[in-house]
Amino acid sequence: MAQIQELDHLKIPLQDIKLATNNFAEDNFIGTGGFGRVYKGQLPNDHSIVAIKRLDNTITPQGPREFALEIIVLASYKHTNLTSLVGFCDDDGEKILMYEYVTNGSLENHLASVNLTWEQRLRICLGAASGLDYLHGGLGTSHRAIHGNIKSSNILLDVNREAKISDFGMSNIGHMIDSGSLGFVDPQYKNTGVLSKESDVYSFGVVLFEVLCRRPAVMAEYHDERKFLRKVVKRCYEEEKLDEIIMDDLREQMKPYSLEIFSTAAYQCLNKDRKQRPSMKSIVQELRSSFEYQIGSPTKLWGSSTGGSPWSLLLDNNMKLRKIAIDHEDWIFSIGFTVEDVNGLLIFSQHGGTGGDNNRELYEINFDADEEIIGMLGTIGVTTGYYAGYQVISSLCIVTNKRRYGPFGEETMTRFRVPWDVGSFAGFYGRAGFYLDGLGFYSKNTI
Ligand SMILES: Nc1ncnc2c1ncn2[C@@H]1O[C@H](COP(=O)(O)OP(=O)(O)OP(=O)(O)O)[C@@H](O)[C@H]1O
Repeated sequence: MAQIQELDHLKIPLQDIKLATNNFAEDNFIGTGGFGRVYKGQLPNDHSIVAIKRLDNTITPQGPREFALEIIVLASYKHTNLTSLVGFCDDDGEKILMYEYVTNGSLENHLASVNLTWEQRLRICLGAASGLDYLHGGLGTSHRAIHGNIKSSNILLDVNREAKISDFGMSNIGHMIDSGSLGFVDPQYKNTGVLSKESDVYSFGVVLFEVLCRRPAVMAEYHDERKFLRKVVKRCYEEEKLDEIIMDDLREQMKPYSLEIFSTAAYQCLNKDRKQRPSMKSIVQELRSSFEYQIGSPTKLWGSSTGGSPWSLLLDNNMKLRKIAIDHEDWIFSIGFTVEDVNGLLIFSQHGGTGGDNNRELYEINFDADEEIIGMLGTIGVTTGYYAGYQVISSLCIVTNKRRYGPFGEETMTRFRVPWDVGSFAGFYGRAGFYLDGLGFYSKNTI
């Protein structure tokens, strides 16, 4: 009961809600969803603008205690990319939820906009993915939540076009009747009736393709394959004809790796087998790579532009590269980075594999606090042995303002060299699988 009393600060008297909405006046009505009508309101005490969701009693049959317990859970989720619950009301047979008002409408309304650039689209997707990743595990194992109804109308955009996921936790409050979710629903849910985190991942994959293809998941006006985006996408992706469904002007803005990373991640979400779908954590990483590649200023890619999968590490001014670990023998197998973020947290990422070799050597470069990368030299080679015939980075040498590290690996005749001015190195990108297939660098000079 103590927990329920802790909720007192969130309780809003019905009288205040009526004042805020002018007694649920049509002028303040925003729209109807699967749980009831939503109104815009201004609270009488602090004049803040809120969204007021007046739940339909027939689909929210919970008693006051159950309802209050759900509110405790909903109120505990706090993240920049979730719409915060700011209050609730359970008076006179009314059940009402009150959220921060998100000014810019839903992503669904912006999908077709020609003004929404690829970079902005990526930023929105990355934000929404971070919000969903948080719901899936951000509060620890005891607080894992499934959204259960991910779709573009449940991703709201604030004044800065920052994504805010709304309607989370509603599947615990009542049974939703919602035809608007058609086109996003996990096929495994239709078969089993069981929702899981992977169901959210599937639905999020559909949203990613909506953003990429600038069209909604379902277009009722079509009576063929085009009606359902997921069907068109499946065919075009498998036939490598994504250009058919990406508008030319958006396509022209995209850097090739940004599109490749984005579409690969989105397609993996749509896997029929739940176990094969990526976690939201890995989608966040992939979207970040896609975004970084889009906004960064990549130099030429050295090595293979087709082997392995693309990866990226773009350092902003608040991040410091602490360590590089290079695993090599005749060529470079993998490269690992330890980056310190603004809070002093160390983040590790590694790209590449073992090349199937057990005689490899690991070299770690630990940078001093005032040490900066100012250049890089390397060579490109072709693998031999069991995994023969692949073009890879065969040797690498890293130059800082203090010293030169390497060469690591075996130097060949095909050389590359990237010099920077002090302070202009901004990160790495590349391709990796069994080996470090390709390597490129970001420079601050041209950002
Ligand atoms: N916090 C909010 N701020 C601003 N507008 C909101 C907010 N929450 C919901 N809305 C708007 O209110 C309308 C109804 O939203 P609601 O979430 O109830 O339904 P929905 O997203 O269309 O469907 P579902 O109930 O299946 O999620 C939509 O136009 C939505 O954009």
